[in-house]
This record gives sequence, C-alpha cells and structure tokens, in this order.
Amino acid sequence: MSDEEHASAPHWSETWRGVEGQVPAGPAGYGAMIDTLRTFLDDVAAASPDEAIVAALTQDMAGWSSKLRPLAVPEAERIFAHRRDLPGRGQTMSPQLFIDEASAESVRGHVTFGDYYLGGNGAVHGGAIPLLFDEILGRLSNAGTQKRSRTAFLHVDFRSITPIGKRLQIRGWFEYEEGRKRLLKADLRDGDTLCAEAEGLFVELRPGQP
Ligand SMILES: CCCCCCCCCCCCCCCC(=O)SCCNC(=O)CCNC(=O)[C@H](O)C(C)(C)COP(=O)(O)OP(=O)(O)OC[C@H]1O[C@@H](n2cnc3c(N)ncnc32)[C@H](O)[C@@H]1OP(=O)(O)O
Repeated sequence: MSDEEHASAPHWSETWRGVEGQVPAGPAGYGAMIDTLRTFLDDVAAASPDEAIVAALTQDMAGWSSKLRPLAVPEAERIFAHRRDLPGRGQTMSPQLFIDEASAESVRGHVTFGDYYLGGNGAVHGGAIPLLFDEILGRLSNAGTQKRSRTAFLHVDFRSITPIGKRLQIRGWFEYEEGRKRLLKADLRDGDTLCAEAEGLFVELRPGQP
C-alpha cells in the first residue's frame, strides 16, 4: 500500500465496530427491532400454531409489509445490514456474530444459531454455516482497506454437526495475499469439537467492477 493509500484507508476496527464518534444511520431502537425480529423468526420456526394464530399472524405481517413497502429506499440509504456498530450488522440473514477480539489479520468471536437455522436432528442447516464464514471472512478481507474484494470461492468442510442453541466459537485469519488475491481461513468450534472449517479466496475488485 502506498503512503497515500495508507493515509486514506479506513482503520480495520471500523469494519467490526463502525466509525468511532460517528452517529450510526437509522433511528434509535433499530438494533432492538432487529433482535426482536431474530427472536420472532426462531419462535416461528419452533412453534406449532393453530389455525387462528396462523390467520392472525398472517394478517399482522401483511399489515406491517404494507406500512414498510412505501418506505423502501435505494441500497445506499438502507439501514438493514449497514449497521457495523451492531453485532450482526443489523441484519437477520446470517446469525448474529459477536466479535470478541480483532486485528487487521485475524478475528475471533462467538455465535449461537437459533431454531431458525435448524437443518435436522438438532444440527444447523449446512447452508447457514457457509453464510457465517462468508460474513466473517468477507469482512476481515475488507478490513482496513478501500480496495474491496469479493468472494471468488468458499470451500467449507463440515467436520461434525453444528448444534443449534449453543454458544460456539469462531475464528478467521489471513493465510496470505498475492497481488489481488487474498486467501483466508476460518473455523467454527463447539468447545473442543471442530464443527466446520473454511477456506475462502477473496479477489480485490478492479475499478468499475460491481
Ligand atoms: C463490493 C464489496 C463487497 C463487500 C461489502 C462489505 C459489506 C459489509 C460486509 C459484508 C460481509 C459479507 C461479505 C460477502 C462477500 C461476498 O459474498 S461477495 C458476493 C459473492 N461473490 C461474488 O458475487 C463474486 C462474483 N465473481 C466475480 O465478481 C469475479 O469472478 C471476481 C471474484 C471479482 C474475480 O474476477 P476478476 O476480477 O475478473 O478476476 P480474474 O482477473 O479472473 O482473477 C484474478 C485472480 O484470481 C484468480 N481467481 C479468480 N476466481 C477464482 C476462483 N473461483 N478460483 C480460483 N482462483 C480464482 C484468478 O485465477 C487470478 O489469479 P492470477 O492469475 O492473478 O494468479
């Protein structure tokens, strides 16, 4: 990185905590709303409601959709998934990632997959785990640089089942950088048990690449 690029690059911590002193986008209470939505999705997944509850819930949800739809804004103005100051970035697509320790080269955190992410027999769905790895490695790859990268490949090995409802430990780290290529690795553990590990190639975008 040249001196000029270094001076204008964001600090790596902004990726995990947002910009210190900057008022985050969105109204007060946005994070609490997203947390409530996460709990709601877990409750929907776990419940066996009767016909009356299903009808009432459908009506309530449709009511909220019709209130939200006119409030849609272009991507750059959206709050969902843009709140780097919140664990999970204020989104519900991937499980809420709590960062315990981070640097420019590595990150360590914890995560609990709720009932919403159940695949079967108490195990997390095999598609939700790569989502989490892409989240942590994609953010680490782009930490402290304006030269954004995108995932070119993400290889995941499932070593043992990943349990629902347990606090798990996740780590991500840089293996090496070579030109525009950044190779990163991650693992997900339940105590001493290795649940899954990943290797991702992130390729730095050229100017004009979306
Ligand atoms: C805009 C920023 C987003 C982040 C915002 C942050 C927001 C807050 C955080 C969000 C956290 C979630 C982060 C999610 C991150 C995603 O998930 S991004 C979405 C998923 N990924 C995509 O959609 C990418 C789609 N693919 C592409 O756009 C293009 O293929 C790529 C990856 C940009 C590469 O294309 P290219 O620039 O034309 O690269 P190319 O010159 O062909 O190759 C460069 C080098 O890489 C190698 N390479 C390329 N692809 C491969 C491959 N698949 N296998 C092996 N080698 C490969 C080439 O062989 C070449 O190697 P060398 O010859 O230099 O040794």
